[in-house]
Amino acid sequence: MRTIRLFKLSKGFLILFIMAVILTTIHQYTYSNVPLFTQYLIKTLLAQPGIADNTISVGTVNLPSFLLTFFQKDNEVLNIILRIAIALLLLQVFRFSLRFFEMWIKGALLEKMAEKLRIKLYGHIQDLDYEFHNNADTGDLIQRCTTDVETTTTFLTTRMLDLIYLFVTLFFGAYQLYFINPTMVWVSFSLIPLVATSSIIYFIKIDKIFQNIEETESSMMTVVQENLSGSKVVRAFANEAFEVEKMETKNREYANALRKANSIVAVYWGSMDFVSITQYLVIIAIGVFAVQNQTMDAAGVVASLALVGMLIWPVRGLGRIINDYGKALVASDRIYHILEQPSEYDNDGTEEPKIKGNIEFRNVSFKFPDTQESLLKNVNFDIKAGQTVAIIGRTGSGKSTIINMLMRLHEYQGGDILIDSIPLNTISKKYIRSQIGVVLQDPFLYSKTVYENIAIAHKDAVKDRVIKAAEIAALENDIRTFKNGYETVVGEKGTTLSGGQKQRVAIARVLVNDKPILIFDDALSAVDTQTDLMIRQALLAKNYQQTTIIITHRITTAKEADQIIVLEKGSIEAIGTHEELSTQEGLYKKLWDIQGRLENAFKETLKEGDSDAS
Ligand SMILES: Nc1ncnc2c1ncn2[C@@H]1O[C@H](COP(=O)(O)OP(=O)(O)OP(=O)(O)O)[C@@H](O)[C@H]1O
Repeated sequence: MRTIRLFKLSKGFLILFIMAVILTTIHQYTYSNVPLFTQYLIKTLLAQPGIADNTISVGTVNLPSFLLTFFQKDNEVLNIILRIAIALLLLQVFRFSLRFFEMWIKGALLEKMAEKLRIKLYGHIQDLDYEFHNNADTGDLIQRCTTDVETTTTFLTTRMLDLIYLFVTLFFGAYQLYFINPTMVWVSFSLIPLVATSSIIYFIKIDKIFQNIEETESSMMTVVQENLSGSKVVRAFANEAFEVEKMETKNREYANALRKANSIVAVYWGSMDFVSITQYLVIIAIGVFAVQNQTMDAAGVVASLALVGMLIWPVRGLGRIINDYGKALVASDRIYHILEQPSEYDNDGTEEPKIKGNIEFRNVSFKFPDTQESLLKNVNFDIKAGQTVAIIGRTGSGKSTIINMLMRLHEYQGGDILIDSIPLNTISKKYIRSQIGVVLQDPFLYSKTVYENIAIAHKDAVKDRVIKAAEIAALENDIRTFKNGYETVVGEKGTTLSGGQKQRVAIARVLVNDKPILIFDDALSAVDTQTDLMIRQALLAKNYQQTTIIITHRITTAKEADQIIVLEKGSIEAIGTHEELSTQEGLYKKLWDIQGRLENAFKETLKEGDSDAS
């Protein structure tokens, strides 16, 4: 079953594979003729010209008849040798050309299959839901898309062709040897069961060990990946020694698993070498014995020794094929583990209505699959198109979850969400996401220029539009201070931006596109209150008529919204304007009393500072 699944991954490459098999077959047949040239040559040298007609009788050699006719056209030994040399040279040139095409097709087969599988896997990972990505190990996923794909496709192409090569070589080696001395064929074949049995024992042992290698390598990759992405945190906590120790443990586990595999590999190859050499010695003994009994001549012994090589050496490769078969089974299981995850688009909606931006939550409830209690309980609210709404609440109260549901990253289990009176779950996921512009608290910037980062979701964005978006996001002044302005490279390989600058690039990025719904998920947390105000005023001045949802912990950010939704432990505690909520007992009033007082004190301090200075 696992094997069938493994081979299914090679679908679509049969023609290339058959072409490679045909080339291997022709190549190995021509190769099996090479020792016969030597046999013919020695026979010619040893033959005595006939007394009556001066002809040279060479006897039987299993070469193609057209070659024999070509050689026998001459009676001069030297001329025959010249003919043999010319024919051998032409044969080698032909073999070289075959080998070239064979290698080229093998390479193409491997690369094309790996490319197709990588794209299939990567494409499927894109289609997996938010929950999957939340729980996935990035290092492990990378390994599945790279090493596992390589292991699987190398087996399906290179190793499978090695197997064909093995059988074809055995067949032609045995076929040619049979004409020289059949006993040698039976003796050579008698040792094959021993080699095959050892290979099977080896495979059973190595399969589990390779599984362990894959697992330990994957957990080591995860440690490396986490450490590199979290290098700032590691340094901030002076945790380098602990991280190195963690890596050492994982590295040791991986090295131990490899060492275990290596010792089994060494035992296998050592014993295979021993069997092969024994086989060679037996064949030499049979040859010597046959010459003594005059059932074979010296030319036959020389040719048979070369041909026996065709029966002995390829069988040793069986171990590697079986070895890689074990690895490929494990790797393909890991690939299927991803491919068999249901796509988030399996239960998608089909509607793609023009969105105005009215949002209604009707008794919506939601529970994460791995939790006992519902997070959101009977959530009800109405947002009219073009309104600005703030959602405020304690940390963990479910604010981001509401937004994630709106983007269909999570599916609600109870109630209904309506967009312009259309049930959200009937609208296509990709479509609704394309209609919502989201800025997250910790936005991701690509290793590209500031300009490219702003224009990323709008490939045809004109420069004016990008600059306008940067102005609204209060980013223009910062960009002017960068050495290369908009062409400054940011992200992993470029200039490090501050948290607030990153957030503002992300805001500008969203503003470049005119989306009917805008969401700021704590997206102004890293900018100061004044910049926050500037951005919000610029947004209002732009008068996009977009529905804007602002999630925030900062009352001053929320207070100018058309309505404020106060969320408490997954339920709506209150909805109203700042004027209504700041006088009403509850969480909002409490927060306003604390934050408002602090803000006023702060403003007073600033004023005092100004008057002192003047
Ligand atoms: N995938 C998940 N599985 C289980 N629980 C989750 C998952 N994602 C979030 N939670 C939990 O759900 C709760 C609400 O999370 P959410 O991110 O919506 O809160 P929030 O109000 O936006 O918080 P904050 O203000 O801190 O961003 C939290 O207790 C969080 O731990």
